[in-house]
Amino acid sequence: QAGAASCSNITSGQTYDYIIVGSGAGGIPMADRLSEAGHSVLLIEKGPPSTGRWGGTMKPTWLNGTSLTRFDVPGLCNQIWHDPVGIACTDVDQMAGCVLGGGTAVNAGLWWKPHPADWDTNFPDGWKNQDLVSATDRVFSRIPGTTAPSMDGKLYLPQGFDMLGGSLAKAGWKYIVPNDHPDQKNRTYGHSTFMYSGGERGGPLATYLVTASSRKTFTLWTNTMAKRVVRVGGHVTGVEVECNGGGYAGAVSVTPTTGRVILAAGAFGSAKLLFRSGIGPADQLNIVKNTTDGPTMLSSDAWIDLPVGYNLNDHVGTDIEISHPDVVFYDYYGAWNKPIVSDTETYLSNRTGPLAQAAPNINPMFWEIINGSDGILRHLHWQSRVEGTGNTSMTITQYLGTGSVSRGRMTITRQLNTVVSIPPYLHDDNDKAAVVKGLENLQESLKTVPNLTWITPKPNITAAQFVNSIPATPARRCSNHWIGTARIGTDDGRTGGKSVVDLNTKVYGTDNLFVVDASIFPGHVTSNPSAAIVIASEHAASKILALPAPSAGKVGATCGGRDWKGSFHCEAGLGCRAGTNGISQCTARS
Ligand SMILES: Cc1cc2nc3c(=O)[nH]c(=O)nc-3n(C[C@H](O)[C@H](O)[C@H](O)COP(=O)(O)OP(=O)(O)OC[C@H]3O[C@@H](n4cnc5c(N)ncnc54)[C@H](O)[C@@H]3O)c2cc1C
Repeated sequence: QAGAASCSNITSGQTYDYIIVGSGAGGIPMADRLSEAGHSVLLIEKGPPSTGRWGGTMKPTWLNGTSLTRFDVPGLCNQIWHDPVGIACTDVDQMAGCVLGGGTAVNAGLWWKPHPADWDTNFPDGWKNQDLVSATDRVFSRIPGTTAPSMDGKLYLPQGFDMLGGSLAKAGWKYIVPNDHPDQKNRTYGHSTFMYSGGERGGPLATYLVTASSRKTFTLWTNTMAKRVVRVGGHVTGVEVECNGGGYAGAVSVTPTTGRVILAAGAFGSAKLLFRSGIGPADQLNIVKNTTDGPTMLSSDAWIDLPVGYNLNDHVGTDIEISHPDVVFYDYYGAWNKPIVSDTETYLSNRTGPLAQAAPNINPMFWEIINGSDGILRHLHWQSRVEGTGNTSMTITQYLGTGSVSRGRMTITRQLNTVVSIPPYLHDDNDKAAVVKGLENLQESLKTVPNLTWITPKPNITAAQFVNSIPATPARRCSNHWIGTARIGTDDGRTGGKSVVDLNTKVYGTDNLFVVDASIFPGHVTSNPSAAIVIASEHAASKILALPAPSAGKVGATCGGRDWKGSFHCEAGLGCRAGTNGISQCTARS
């Protein structure tokens, strides 16, 4: 691969049919689909390269002399919590990956085919489960995922899985191969499924980005931060960028008339870009106005009032801890600088052993659906890992997903950082009741398991007391599965609705600005969301490619200016206003 170019040579004046901001779960598949369709595509990523294939360099000494980096090795995925400098986003008050690949470069690789209700419960028409079938098939044909990441097909250190899975089976829970039965999420359990391939990270970085990069029409800039989009009324002409570490700062333009910009900078990053581009609630735009952006920000008469940042959601996480003498801890944290040498050797020679598995030995997964007194079915995903207060501990996190109705809000500060100002956790009684009921059901299922000790909660407090005792704050309940800040729907947010983008993922009030990432999800999915985000990106790509290009005289079409010809007049009611590059566009007169 060519790797990534820097943004220092922007002045060439080249334009792109599509500029995509952000190379995560949403951005990479989109870049591939649009370039595959023959368009010129620029993908802008503010972070550095991550995996070795793309020129990444960050690694522990035992990887020196190999092409691998910390991002490639599944057993090093948790290093993000110890050593996030230069990797985690610094403008977000939550953990997020600001490197090539975004969350898909730093995450634990958990990879799930969505339950039908993940789409049917929250998404609008055109985005229901039946509409997503071909996108899902495309994603899983490229990234099938595996329950046995080690290349010898063995599961290493399976004691936690065996003890807990065996206990659930005795209590009547059913074993499934999860991605063979995505619709079976009620009292089922199975092995964790990861997007890993060949004993390495895999995922979008190893598939979609590889095919995109093989095309001459595709360009990737890393270490390049998008500041805001350049727009005239509802028409976007380009993106203002700044090279990290200095260098170029200015605009890069889309193809006049037909070019489009797609924001895929994540639930915080895309919302922030919208704010800085004068799109969002007035209270947030007024904050931006009072920052260093102020002097060059669009004037308030050009602001588009949309509920960006509302509808924030995350899986509410509730951690419990058990211990059992059969469980065996593996020191994945030590694998950075004090690894077990024989394990590094087997990993390096044939991608086998514990280091081919995600830290900290994440297994098993189990699921239950709780029927609320409000008639809503709420999905619980339980995620087990072998770590805790002792060497035989397992910590199990319960996520409340599909069906949850609590929402929060993200906002921006005067330092242009984004924050969770209203945490989205457990504002609703039935959301809380589902969390409590799920815990009670698990306690019941495990109550006769010999030698199993409950560490948290202790046996002398009720599930409800326990759930209430944990603050509903990101510090205690966060799952790093942030979504929802630019919701998709037919209810246009400019006129009192909740939605920021329409069914084609186009921002209301614009004719060529799109958002395609976790931000558009109206509500949560059952399990870890990255596969669902990739599927949504595939689906959005089909919708965007099917949109007609703006035709002569319509909003967005080139008009007047240098290229004035008869066919460059605007339709009645539209004005011809200056854009960048000396080319003007037809825009609404308002
Ligand atoms: C530590 C951690 C572990 C996780 N584990 C899992 C898991 O095991 N399985 C799973 O399914 N999900 C997991 N997730 C969640 C999952 O990774 C995210 O939900 C997903 O990556 C979000 O996709 P996205 O496209 O919305 O944003 P991201 O993947 O975050 O991508 C956004 C990209 O945009 C870039 N960007 C932001 N602002 C700008 C800007 N102004 N200019 C240029 N570039 C910009 C960022 O650097 C980033 O690369 C985890 C998340 C974290 C943080």
